[in-house]
Amino acid sequence: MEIKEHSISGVFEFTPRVFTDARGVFFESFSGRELAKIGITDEWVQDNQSSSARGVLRGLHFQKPPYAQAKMVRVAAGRALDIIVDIRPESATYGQYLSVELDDQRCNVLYVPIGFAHGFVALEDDTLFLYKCSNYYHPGSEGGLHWNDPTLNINWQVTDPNVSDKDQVLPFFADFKSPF
Ligand SMILES: Cc1cn([C@H]2C[C@H](O)[C@@H](COP(=O)(O)OP(=O)(O)O[C@H]3O[C@@H](C)C(=O)[C@@H](O)[C@H]3O)O2)c(=O)[nH]c1=O
Repeated sequence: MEIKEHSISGVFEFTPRVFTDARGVFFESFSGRELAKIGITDEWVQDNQSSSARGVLRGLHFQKPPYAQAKMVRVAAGRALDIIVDIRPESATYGQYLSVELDDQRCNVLYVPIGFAHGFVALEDDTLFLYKCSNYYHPGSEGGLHWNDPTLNINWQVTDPNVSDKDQVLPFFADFKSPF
């Protein structure tokens, strides 16, 4: 498993060794041992799965403390552009975003620590997005940022994405007070 630390502190990308043989493909999609080697010891309590058509954009979401979630995100089928925004007020990269393409060929996994808003856009039809969360869903603690925020200025690489009504009314960064 290859482990890469990204330019925003605490963010890691894992690329597993993918074994292909006459039957198909095998890889380890999660290894607590590999995470522990770099000091990641979150307890993963919930797995989520969504399927999206090309151009569907979900985000930017987070849960507020004490229900905040770290996430391990990956794509099991298709391709997605994953976006995370650093909303840790004490961070040197507060307000900056990182984009990472996730796909079903490299099978790469992004570790998103607590203190980030998270979203993605599906780059192919039937993109199957899987993620582990370190805390349970708590609807009353949901927070978010507008995907098309002028300050964040995110390059989503897709024109006219398909965004839910709920996500279209998320707040803008200029009016945002981080709960972290
Ligand atoms: C997130 C979530 C939603 N739901 C329900 C609520 C709602 O009726 C339905 C769809 O929810 P949403 O529209 O919020 O789904 P979605 O927009 O896919 O939300 C997800 O977006 C990505 C970017 C994330 O990072 C996730 O943490 C999560 O916020 O599923 C759960 O039951 N459990 C959950 O953990």
